[in-house]
Amino acid sequence: MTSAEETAAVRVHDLWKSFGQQTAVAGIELALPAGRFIGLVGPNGAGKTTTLSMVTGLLRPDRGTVYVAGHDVWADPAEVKARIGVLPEGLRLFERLSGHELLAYTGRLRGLPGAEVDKRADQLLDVLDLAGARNKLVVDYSTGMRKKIGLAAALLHNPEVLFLDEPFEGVDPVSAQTIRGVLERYTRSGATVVFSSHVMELVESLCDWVAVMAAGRIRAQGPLTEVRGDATSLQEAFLNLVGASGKDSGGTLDWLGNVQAPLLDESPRGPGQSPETATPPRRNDTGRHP
Ligand SMILES: Nc1ncnc2c1ncn2[C@@H]1O[C@H](COP(=O)(O)OP(=O)(O)OP(=O)(O)O)[C@@H](O)[C@H]1O
Repeated sequence: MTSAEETAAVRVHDLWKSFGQQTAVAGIELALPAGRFIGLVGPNGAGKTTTLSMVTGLLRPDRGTVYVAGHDVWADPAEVKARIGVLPEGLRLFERLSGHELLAYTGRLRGLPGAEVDKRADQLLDVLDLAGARNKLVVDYSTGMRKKIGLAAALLHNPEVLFLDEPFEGVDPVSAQTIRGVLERYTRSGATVVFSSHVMELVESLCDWVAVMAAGRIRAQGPLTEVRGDATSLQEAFLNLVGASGKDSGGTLDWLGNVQAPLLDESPRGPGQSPETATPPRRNDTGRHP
């Protein structure tokens, strides 16, 4: 292990993953510093989830190495998993447990003493505004409540590095603020948060370090101010980096909007011919009814 691998919370070298013909991650290099609030941003299909899955030991890379907290994820998975917390995309929870039971179970799996698990679970439920739902079954939780209990489970063992895939998706502004407060407090203590998001304003307001990903490659990484450069916002810098200036759909969607009359099918219909099986309507050039 080199000294660089010791200081970085996450170090990725030449990481590749393909699904059939589709290359999802194309030989990326990442060095994410410890103690930072790090945002992994990129458009749909950029490869963020695939990257986070490989970095957290959930998906085996085709090639490359990943070190987290100084340990090789794929050579030494138990060491790494003891040091990280993960809130993955499409999180599956034990639905028939209550929120408190889920945390108690997770804590015991992590090897924490029962009394400590109870103390931490109660505090997390309280801070995340879930105390009133502590005995409710997880199956009856809302989307935002599921994110919060997933976050509590990921934090329970006080991991060195926390990975969150779209943690604010489906979360209302009040809950988002709560989650934010918990994460800020956590990073202030020296821990590292790595989270993926499409929401640039959020990344800009939360993160001090960002990695921009597009088409399976890292386009930029570094302190937020460096990546933003001369752009007025991270959003603008991001659009410049990924080369997406917004497509002009004016020519192809000329039927959209400016509704005057409904487009009706006036072709003759034989007896018993239902609307579903009728001949498709003929359109004039504008797609509107003449
Ligand atoms: N299990 C899979 N099987 C086949 N293709 C996959 C699979 N997982 C991801 N991909 C493909 O890999 C590419 C990267 O997907 P990924 O989910 O990592 O992107 P993402 O940046 O997380 O996107 P989003 O922000 O939309 O969630 C996409 O083209 C996707 O279709």
